[in-house]
Amino acid sequence: MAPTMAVSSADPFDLTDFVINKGNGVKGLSDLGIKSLPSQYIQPQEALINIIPQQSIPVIDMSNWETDPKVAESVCEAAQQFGFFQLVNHGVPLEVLDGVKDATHRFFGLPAEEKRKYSKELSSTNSVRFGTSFSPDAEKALEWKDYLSLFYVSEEEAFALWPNACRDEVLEYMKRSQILCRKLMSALMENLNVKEIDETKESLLMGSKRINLNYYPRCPNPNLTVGVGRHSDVSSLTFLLQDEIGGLYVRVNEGKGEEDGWVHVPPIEGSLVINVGDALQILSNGRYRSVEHCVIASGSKNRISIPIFVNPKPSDVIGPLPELIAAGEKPKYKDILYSDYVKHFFRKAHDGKKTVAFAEISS
Ligand SMILES: CC(C)(COP(=O)(O)OP(=O)(O)OC[C@H]1O[C@@H](n2cnc3c(N)ncnc32)[C@H](O)[C@@H]1OP(=O)(O)O)[C@@H](O)C(=O)NCCC(=O)NCCSC(=O)/C=C/c1ccc(O)cc1
Ligand SMILES: O=C(O)CCC(=O)C(=O)O
Ligand SMILES: [Fe+2]
Repeated sequence: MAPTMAVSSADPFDLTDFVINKGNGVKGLSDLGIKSLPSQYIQPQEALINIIPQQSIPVIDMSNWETDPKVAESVCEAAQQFGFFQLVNHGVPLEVLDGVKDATHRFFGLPAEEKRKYSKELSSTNSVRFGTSFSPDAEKALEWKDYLSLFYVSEEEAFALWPNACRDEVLEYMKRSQILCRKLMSALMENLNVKEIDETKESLLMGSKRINLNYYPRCPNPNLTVGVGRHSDVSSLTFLLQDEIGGLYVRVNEGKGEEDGWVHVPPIEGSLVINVGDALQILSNGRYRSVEHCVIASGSKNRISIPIFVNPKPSDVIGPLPELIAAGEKPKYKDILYSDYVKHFFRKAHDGKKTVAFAEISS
């Protein structure tokens, strides 16, 4: 059978079996050289986006973080206005970023049978999961993405369970981004008049971490599908490393009276994209905004991205911080168990910002 014929409607090729069960992923489909998008990936019209070319999200240079308070102010401003910004001169060395990107290519370059060992069905642990799309059982149309998701429990566990092909570089990247994470969280809290990150707040803001290695192979018709559908992250903050291909779009101007649409986040070598997630929106009682974003795959190149999701601990109860309520703010969100929130997110297809309704106090 010629590879280009593999997914024509006339033949018995079982796409779900090939992509999901056999662990070939969309990378396997793309590697077959298919010339048109299989119908399972065709997204409904409303999933496709209106792109605004002139606007962008802020780019913040952190060189003078220690000496110039305006840098921290720009971070807080961006987290309030856009929920998204890019950082340059953030202190995480370029070699570390390049190392984790190389490691990501190495992992996805493994044979399907190797990667499949980390699938939901075969993985010996819930902390390591290789998969494709987002939530294939719940989705009407699949997403053009494969991923490896690693929940960080401890260095020992990572040594024992994470794939050799990427483990060391991923751990190094997580370790080296920690100082940056602390700096940003302290500034964001100070701006809310939360003076100290004590043990409880440390847990709520950064008590657990998950890192995803995302692979978006070249797509035969990128305009009919999505790499990742529109969603907001459930994290407190996300630190996203993207390669030079591009394709991440962020929603701007929602409800602001200006043209509602999506702007591209252009790759900048050595930069990190930071975004506010739902947990920080809830903790800050809506002052910091988790904003919808999505990914369009490339028609000519394979793209990777590597988000670190910095989260509350699964066992934490999240709700508006007591300092904000004590200062007279009316709570917009109820207290909820973070793991319930995350489960709710993973059980449905991507659906924009609807996850947050799970925590809203209805007025
Ligand atoms: C509550 C969790 C998520 C589930 O634990 P569990 O109850 O032991 O159950 P499972 O591990 O079997 O997973 C429950 C469901 O979530 C799904 N899931 C479990 N991790 C995953 C997984 N990384 N990927 C995609 N399905 C998953 C999983 O497939 C399963 O679906 P289902 O069997 O249909 O109910 C637990 O892992 C937990 O508390 N984790 C710590 C907190 C945590 O990971 N927070 C997530 C921050 S991650 C984040 O912001 C992600 C954003 C994101 C944005 C866009 C994306 O495309 C992908 C990710
Ligand atoms: O690939 C990207 O640029 C973004 C991915 C993303 O939004 C996610 O994994 O949550
Ligand atoms: Fe995201």
